[in-house]
Amino acid sequence: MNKTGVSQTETLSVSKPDFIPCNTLKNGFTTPISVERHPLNPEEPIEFDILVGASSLACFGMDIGGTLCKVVYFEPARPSEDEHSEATLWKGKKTHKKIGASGAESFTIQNDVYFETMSRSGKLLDQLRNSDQQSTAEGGMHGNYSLGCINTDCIRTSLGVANGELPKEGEHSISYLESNVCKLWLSSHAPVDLPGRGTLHFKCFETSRIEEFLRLTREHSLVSQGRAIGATGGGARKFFDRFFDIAGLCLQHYDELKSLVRGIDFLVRNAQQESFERPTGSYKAGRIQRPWKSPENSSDDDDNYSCLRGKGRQHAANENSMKLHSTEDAIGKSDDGEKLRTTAVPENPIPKMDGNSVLLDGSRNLYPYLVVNIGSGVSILRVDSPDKFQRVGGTSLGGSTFLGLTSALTGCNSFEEALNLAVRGDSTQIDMLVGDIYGGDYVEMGLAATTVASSFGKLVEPAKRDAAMKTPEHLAKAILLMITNNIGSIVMLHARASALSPALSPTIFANPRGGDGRPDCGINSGGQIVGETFSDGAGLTGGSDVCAPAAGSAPPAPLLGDGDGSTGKRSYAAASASSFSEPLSAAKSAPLVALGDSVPDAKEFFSLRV
Ligand SMILES: Nc1ncnc2c1ncn2[C@@H]1O[C@H](COP(=O)(O)OP(=O)(O)O)[C@@H](O)[C@H]1O
Ligand SMILES: CC(C)(COP(=O)(O)O)[C@@H](O)C(=O)NCCC(=O)O
Repeated sequence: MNKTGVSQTETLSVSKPDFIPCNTLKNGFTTPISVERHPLNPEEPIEFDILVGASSLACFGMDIGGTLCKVVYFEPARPSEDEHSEATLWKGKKTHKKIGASGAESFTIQNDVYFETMSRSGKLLDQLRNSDQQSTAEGGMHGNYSLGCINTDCIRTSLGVANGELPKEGEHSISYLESNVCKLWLSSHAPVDLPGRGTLHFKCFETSRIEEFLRLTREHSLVSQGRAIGATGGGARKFFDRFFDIAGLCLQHYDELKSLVRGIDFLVRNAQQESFERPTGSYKAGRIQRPWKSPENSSDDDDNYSCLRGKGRQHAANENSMKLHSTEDAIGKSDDGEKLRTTAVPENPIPKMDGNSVLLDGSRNLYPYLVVNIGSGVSILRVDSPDKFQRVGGTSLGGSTFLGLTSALTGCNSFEEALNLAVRGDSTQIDMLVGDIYGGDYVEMGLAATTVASSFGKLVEPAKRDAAMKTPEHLAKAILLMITNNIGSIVMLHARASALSPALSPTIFANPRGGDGRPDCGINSGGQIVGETFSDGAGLTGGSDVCAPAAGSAPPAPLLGDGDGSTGKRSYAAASASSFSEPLSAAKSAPLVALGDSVPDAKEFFSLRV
């Protein structure tokens, strides 16, 4: 028997569904949060309508990657007392209603999608304990699926803030929840409040703890059993059986790279303020942020944009930002005490700029472009249209290479620690530079003395190796530089192969929002875009995503980022076949060295998911 008094065998006495490797459920049912294609229009605000029709329980999606498991859930606004008595139905017609001892209501919807609405008046854990799980099993299975829902009250309670009445002490394991669920989350974005709609939450934990997550999920009924949860990433396939065996949950698998491309497309079309561009010229010139604009929609405020070039653009950008009503989002506190971001619909998508940001003209054609998704490993995709892309390459030297190598060499215990080490490091103590070999620039080949000739090359000397082992910060910095250089080089080659561009400026672009911990917009989890990842974030998609325009798209592609690629600050990198005209050799080394030379940038570069 579990803590709810329902026998586990009883609740799991349903047949395990088959893995469904497609975007449509067996019965043709699709999750309600879906993205309509909209014409590219920079004036169009974020399409909040995607959330219309969400159930009265939170919608729940996951990206189960090789390293991090990103979780996004949407908690609809609480219904008023009136609404509360009439359970919110999402789709279909109520054909059966059952009210359990707890007041939890269960419905079977005409289209056979089982639905359940929990009372939200408090006494949450009582409800969980008494909820009619047998009914859940009956309604939720037998070949039917419903959108995965998570009881966010429970999560919130577990986070230490009860909404409504606290459960009676000792009755249920609030302390257990606090000490376990809380600890599970590795990090978290501030929730995003969509006024009148609800709140989006972004969490993540280490994929290696997936079984722990599943046990907690089951023990505390965080997600109703028998539900299908939209999930992407390799883990959605690998752990398909474990989800069912441990937690009684069905995963509806969505391809991660398809989801990623879809998410980027969503951002570009619906959240221009989430598209960024790296300026040509020195990486030290500061971050450049410009909402991407399609050519057909660029005329109206081109002047507006062009006046933002050169001196005074910052002023103009700030002036523009004054026109927004709450575009610089109101930051408040959510019930669970986390910083809450209220996302208002801007009158004008131009965001307020921070000190280093400038706004560029954005009359560009987006396609084709490259996406470089830096997760555990790195995938490079060529995107030709919203519906057409191919994986053109990748590299095994990715985000987890940085983390794994740094941990092994320095003994650090977390990603944050690794980055903090790198911030303080000097990679020239570790790397062999062109200058170490040539005594200066290798002018004929366009190689500057400061270009890394051989990563970790100095450690061939035993004395230097011994010294290096005592300076973990130098090691961390050299690892970061090596990996980002490598990614940049490979990206440039792919961009060149795809773009046939004579000159290329791979530009690593990270965390355009400046690490303020605000979440990304356009989270794409379980193939369903629910708002702001994965990074990471929903995006929850990959850690850092790199975009570069491919063939024939002369101008830089937008950088699509959330600050998190789902962590407090998901970061994105961009390699753009822009208007650079440097010799290839220079183009090759400059931006790569630049990334590593600018530790904050490098840090942001790898600041991924929640
Ligand atoms: N808090 C964190 N813990 C671990 N890795 C993190 C964290 N924040 C960012 N990262 C970086 O993100 C990478 C994982 O990126 P992600 O896109 O989630 O990959 P995957 O989907 O394969 O798990 C890690 O290898 C690491 O470099
Ligand atoms: C296998 C993956 C698609 C998984 O994605 P991830 O979880 O790393 O985001 C990715 O790690 C990858 O593309 N690795 C590089 C494989 C290669 O050498 O091309």
